[in-house]
Amino acid sequence: MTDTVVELADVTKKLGHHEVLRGASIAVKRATSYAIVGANGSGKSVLLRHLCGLMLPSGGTVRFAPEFMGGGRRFPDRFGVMIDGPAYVAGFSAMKNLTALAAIRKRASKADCAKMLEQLGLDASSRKAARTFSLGMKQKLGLAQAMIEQPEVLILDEPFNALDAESVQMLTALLDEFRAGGGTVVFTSHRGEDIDAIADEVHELDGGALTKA
Ligand SMILES: Nc1ncnc2c1ncn2[C@@H]1O[C@H](COP(=O)(O)OP(=O)(O)OP(=O)(O)O)[C@@H](O)[C@H]1O
Repeated sequence: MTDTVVELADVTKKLGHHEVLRGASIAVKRATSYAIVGANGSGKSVLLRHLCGLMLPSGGTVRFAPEFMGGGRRFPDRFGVMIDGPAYVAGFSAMKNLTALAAIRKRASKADCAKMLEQLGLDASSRKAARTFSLGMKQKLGLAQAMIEQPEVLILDEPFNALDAESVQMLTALLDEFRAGGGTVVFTSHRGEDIDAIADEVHELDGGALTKA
């Protein structure tokens, strides 16, 4: 698995009576960006959950490169994840949300948190509660949470959602820089221009299986 970060082989996933994934295979390589496309409800978020260990397959295999596992881990280390929109503490400010998260593993300082927020266009000194944020601001907070610990792999569900044109450019540049530095990105999008801007490979999910476009 030398340059492979995570590999799904013939994965099936049954949720209720519905077989959402049916023979899905993909080898995600280092320093590469992947767009996962497909119709609403085709299973993109479910696929992303398998790619970061948040869901286990009903059949087939999911293998992570050994350096991300070990130490009795159930989830791979060094993955930054945002799936199904941002999740945050509604009563906390952006800074308090990010510092509370960073305090768990102590991989990022307060200064890192402030820098990350400013980089994404959020005011680190604002005391405004996240519940009052616009959709775009909430999205930026979710992205900051995914990126704050300097992960090696980013798993992002619709990262460009709710972002204005300037913010789309900012995120595109950020993700390009991340990949140029050896990072791996797997993201979903319904917007052709975002896919063209950052995807090295496009994989389409249809009928529960992936086809490289
Ligand atoms: N926890 C769950 N339990 C039961 N069914 C689920 C669960 N999670 C997802 N599903 C079902 O799996 C299917 C795929 O959902 P998923 O959210 O992965 O689609 P998607 O491709 O990301 O859609 P969209 O483009 O609308 O975001 C849907 O039919 C959904 O109802």
